[in-house]
Amino acid sequence: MEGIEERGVKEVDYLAEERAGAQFHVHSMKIFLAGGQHEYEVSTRIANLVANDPVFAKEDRARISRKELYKNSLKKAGHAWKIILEKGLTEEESMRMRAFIDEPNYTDLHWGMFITALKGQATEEQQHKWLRQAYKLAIIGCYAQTELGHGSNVQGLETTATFDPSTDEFVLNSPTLTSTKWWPGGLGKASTHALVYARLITDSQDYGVHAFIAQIRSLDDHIPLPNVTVGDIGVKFGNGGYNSMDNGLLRFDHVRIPRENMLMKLARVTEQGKYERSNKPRQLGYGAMVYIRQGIVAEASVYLSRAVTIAVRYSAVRRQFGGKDDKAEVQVIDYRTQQHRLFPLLATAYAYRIVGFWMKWLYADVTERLNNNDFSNLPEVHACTAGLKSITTSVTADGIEQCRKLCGGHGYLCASGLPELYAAYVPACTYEGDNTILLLQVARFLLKTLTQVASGTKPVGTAAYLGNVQHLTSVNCEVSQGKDWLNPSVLLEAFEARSARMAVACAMHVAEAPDSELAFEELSPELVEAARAHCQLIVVSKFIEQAQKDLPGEGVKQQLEVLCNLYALSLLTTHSSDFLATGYLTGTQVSHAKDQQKALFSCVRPNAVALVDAFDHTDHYLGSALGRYDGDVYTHLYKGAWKDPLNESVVTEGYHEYLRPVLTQQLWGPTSKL
Ligand SMILES: CCCCCCCC/C=C\CCCCCCCCCCC/C=C/C(=O)SCCNC(=O)CCNC(=O)[C@H](O)C(C)(C)COP(=O)(O)OP(=O)(O)OC[C@H]1O[C@@H](n2cnc3c(N)ncnc32)[C@H](O)[C@@H]1OP(=O)(O)O
Ligand SMILES: Cc1cc2nc3c(=O)[nH]c(=O)nc-3n(C[C@H](O)[C@H](O)[C@H](O)COP(=O)(O)OP(=O)(O)OC[C@H]3O[C@@H](n4cnc5c(N)ncnc54)[C@H](O)[C@@H]3O)c2cc1C
Repeated sequence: MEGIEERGVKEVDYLAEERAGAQFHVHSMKIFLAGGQHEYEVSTRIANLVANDPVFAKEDRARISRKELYKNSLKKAGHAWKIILEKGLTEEESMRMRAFIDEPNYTDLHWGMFITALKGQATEEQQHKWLRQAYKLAIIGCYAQTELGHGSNVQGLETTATFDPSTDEFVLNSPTLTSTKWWPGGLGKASTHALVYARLITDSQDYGVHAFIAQIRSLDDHIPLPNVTVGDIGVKFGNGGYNSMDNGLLRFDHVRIPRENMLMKLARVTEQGKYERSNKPRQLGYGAMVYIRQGIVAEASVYLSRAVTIAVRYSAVRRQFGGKDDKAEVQVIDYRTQQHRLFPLLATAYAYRIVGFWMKWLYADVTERLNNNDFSNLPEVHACTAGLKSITTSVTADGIEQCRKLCGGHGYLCASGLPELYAAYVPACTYEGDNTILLLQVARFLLKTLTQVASGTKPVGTAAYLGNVQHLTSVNCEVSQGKDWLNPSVLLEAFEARSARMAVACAMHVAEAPDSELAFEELSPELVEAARAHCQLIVVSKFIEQAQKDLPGEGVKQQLEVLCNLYALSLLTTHSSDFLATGYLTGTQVSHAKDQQKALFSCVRPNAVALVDAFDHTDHYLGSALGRYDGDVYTHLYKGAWKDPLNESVVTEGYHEYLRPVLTQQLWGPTSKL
């Protein structure tokens, strides 16, 4: 290393004192956060496997060209597949491996959406044919729904699939520029097949959007098939980030596919061209989106906790000001403003982990119900997955950016790991449904539920509190001192009352308007806020439920209680205008909440480093000089700088052509007026 002596990295632990001060059993918390002993063991084993394999190294991602990045991601995916086959990894282990490799690639869409959609929408016969090939990666599939002209409005898609009974085929066509498929991941360069969402036309009638399998590239030489135009859509936001993915464009010029390539579980077209629907809801065609949305919710905590781990560890190492009388300077984590920005994010990462576990349960539950032809809670599950996807991704993306700022100047360096984390994560606010569009779906669900309540139907699941709407819209909060806010039922009622009141206010507005669709549009900003309040209530209620359970490990339950209270009170104080405007809280009660929140910061402070250690992220996975486990930040920042290609030569390339002429005044000569 240039300029400083190499330190014995293994021996240092700049955070040892912090760790010694923890008031809970960290290993037990690790097991809780992993989802159980088995999950913890799988995660640890696979994280180490990935961290120790040089093919999965990722230091250079922000420096290399897009072409190199992409080729490297193909190499990593191929290598991962080889390991999966050689070691006979299970689905769970393979999924963990994909997560720790930490680089978006074509296999995400192949496994996450192509295969999921086939399972949900293909008949058994079709599954037999396509899934066998897909499971062994003999074909690579992508999910080609979004077009240049339409993404959110799925029913507005323009690609056509016109049935030709004379040949028993569908003719896929892209009739306009805006009908070009645009964005599908894995489509640009890797996929051999696409699940194409197109308008089904038979007997001159348009039956709306349905799914079709189309082969797009040759299985011999990967060349696009005749009349198929396919390519990558170009460089995306940020260095590295989502650029390892080949998001693609696709056009069909009257491409023929067999009739059997229409996924026919929910609807079919007969040889004669007759359209027949099954008695299942057509929304099951959106099943792959629901699956990925729940997965995105489950993953949000992972991303947020990575950023928070980096920011907490660095804030404990970083010192600024106050070093008088031989005292060490103050650790920036001790500044109240730092705690105010950072600790609610730490609590949120815990909250999202808990809601992620619950979301997985909800998805398993609805899958079982659907298999038994029980579609009753589909609207609620749609509202939950859409709404929680929306709030968790928005908060996580903003939280990563906040953590970058919390790391001061060094946070802006790619070596902090935070710029790339943000670039990779932020599209989650848009893909699988723009976050505003998704909250509007939740708002529609809330209005419908209130209408049903008015006609005597009892709401269930996450909407059950709306059955108590009369009480919630008339009761007053009874908090009279800060400590009252530590009572879970007080917190819960506050969130229920705020959400119910906001939803009811919107519902009354829409109901009284002569044109309800117009009123919905006029009121959409308020509806989005009401939907957000409902979703925040879901997270708060799941956290409270969990914090009340007994858990093994000294101090673990107490830490969860603190974080739960902090999460809820941080939301309450941030959105205090909602609580005040709905008349549920007084200004004094909000002040009590703020005081209590401050007291909670003091409970978190001695445990902060241990609480992020419990997420158990390896240094490889964090990819951050600031967030290293040993806290040896400065050595590794310094060392990292010398690895930069700009420092390969002492005198920079370009000196002779462009710098020297300036310095020696050969460009303008002595007559320059500057
Ligand atoms: C490294 C190598 C490793 C090797 C291998 C390892 C193995 C690894 C294994 C696994 C890896 C898996 C990893 C997965 C990782 C995944 C990464 C994620 C990548 C994500 C990429 C992104 C993909 C996409 O973006 S796909 C496109 C998504 N598009 C959208 O989301 C569009 C948004 N729009 C909509 O969803 C809808 O159109 C709408 C919701 C806006 C509805 O609009 P509307 O016009 O009202 O629609 P309509 O169709 O008429 O529907 C109305 C009624 O239907 C109800 N409804 C709507 N949606 C749903 C639904 N989903 N479910 C149920 N009901 C629904 C709606 O409420 C209306 O009901 P109502 O009662 O009539 O009011
Ligand atoms: C990284 C990435 C990967 C993707 N991968 C895939 C993939 O694999 N397969 C695939 O099919 N698609 C994919 N997509 C596409 C993605 O699903 C869409 O971009 C997304 O659904 C948003 O749709 P849109 O682009 O049409 O946005 P638009 O709907 O055009 O949104 C633009 C703005 O208009 C607002 N808006 C639109 N309609 C309304 C309304 N009714 N009321 C209020 N506001 C409104 C939105 O809130 C937003 O602010 C991907 C996108 C990205 C960024």
